[in-house]
Amino acid sequence: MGEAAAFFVDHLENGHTNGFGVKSEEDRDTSVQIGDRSYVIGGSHEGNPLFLGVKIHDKTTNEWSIPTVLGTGPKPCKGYSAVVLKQGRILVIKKGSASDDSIWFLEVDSPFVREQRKLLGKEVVAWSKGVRGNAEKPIVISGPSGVGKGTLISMLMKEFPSMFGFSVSHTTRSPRCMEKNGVHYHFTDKNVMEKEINDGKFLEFASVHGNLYGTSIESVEVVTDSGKRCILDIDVQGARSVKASSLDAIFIFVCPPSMKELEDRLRSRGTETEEQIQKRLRNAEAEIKAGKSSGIFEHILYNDNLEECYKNLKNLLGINDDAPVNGVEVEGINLPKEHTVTKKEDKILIQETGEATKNDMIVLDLASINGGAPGRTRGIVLDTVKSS
Ligand SMILES: Nc1nc2c(ncn2[C@@H]2O[C@H](COP(=O)(O)OP(=O)(O)O)[C@@H](O)[C@H]2O)c(=O)[nH]1
Ligand SMILES: Nc1ncnc2c1ncn2[C@@H]1O[C@H](COP(=O)(O)OP(=O)(O)O)[C@@H](O)[C@H]1O
Repeated sequence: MGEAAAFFVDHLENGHTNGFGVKSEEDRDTSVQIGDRSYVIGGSHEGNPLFLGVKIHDKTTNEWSIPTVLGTGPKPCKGYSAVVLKQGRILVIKKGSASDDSIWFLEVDSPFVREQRKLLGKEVVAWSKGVRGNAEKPIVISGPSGVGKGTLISMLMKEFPSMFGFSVSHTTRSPRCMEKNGVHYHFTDKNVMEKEINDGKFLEFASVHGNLYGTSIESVEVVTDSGKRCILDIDVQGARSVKASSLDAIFIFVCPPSMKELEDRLRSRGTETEEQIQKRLRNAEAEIKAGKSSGIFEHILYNDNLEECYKNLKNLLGINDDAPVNGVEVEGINLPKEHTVTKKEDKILIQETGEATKNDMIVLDLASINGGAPGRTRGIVLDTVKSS
């Protein structure tokens, strides 16, 4: 809880002229203006009652358009407050929603949106849910086939089950005998995956050892929403794409002690045919070279002795023996159903209105946020400032 603070607040008017949009409960749409465009947030998306709609009105042409919406957006509710932030983002606060579902960001001109607009050749906006609590970065782990990535990730998830969650990739390769669909991978057909890639559902994808692999935006969102730190096991091409995105991850490359040891591990795993082993070994040389020299990876781990390598992994993730095995709980704060919203630098001040007003103010601090679409916006700080 914070102290009563002396905020010097710019009281901004309701309406559409200054980037603020606060409307009554009966009027479910909220509109914000950025440059020549109005973004109307409300109703449902293309008739789907489960998905909040976004429409764009261009003042210069007087035309309406419905953009392609990336990421999983909020479900419709009874009204929204919206505030324009820097970097082409709109903060959307859902009225009367649970505290873990009330803070959202609609990215309309962020670097990710601009890149996707170019890539998909159409108008694009992207949702990113605001997640409270410590903003631990997602972890990208790459390395040649057989080096021990999966083994190290399993050890981490077993020791800290509530702290880490695995981003389940999509792949067109066939399942190995112990692999479960939806747990190790989402096993999928090439044409289905290609269509989903074209629909903008993937954060990254790459052709690896002759098959298509990719991380869907949803697979990262699911882990982040559960309050866990997301681990991605992806190849160097995928790591390069993630590095260029706004996911803001930590990048680790795992090296084998020698090519001979790598070959032995691949063979003793016994999951590939001889032809597949040869292909993986050929690709390994190039991957190791790229892993060491591309500048993508901040950390190179040598997996010689497994226990030692695991210890080094925990060290670089800042996990010591005192780390809470089950993560840190974030105190719940419910946002008032009826409220006004004011912006003061990085702080958003949410003041309850209506008969039951207690004059307490909720301060939403955006100073420490990171991440963003694709995926979640992490590190939101909410504090209640008591009226004196
Ligand atoms: N780019 C990308 N690579 C992935 C993804 N999922 C897995 N990979 C990589 O694909 C490669 C082959 O994975 P897999 O077939 O499970 O074989 P393994 O590495 O020998 O266990 C590995 O380098 C993985 O890191 C993904 O979603 N995207
Ligand atoms: N440090 C290590 N020493 C010996 N064997 C290892 C070591 N790390 C992993 N392995 C074994 O090597 C094989 C490949 O490991 P795996 O985790 O499947 O690799 P990857 O996910 O990188 O393809 C597995 O059989 C695993 O038990």
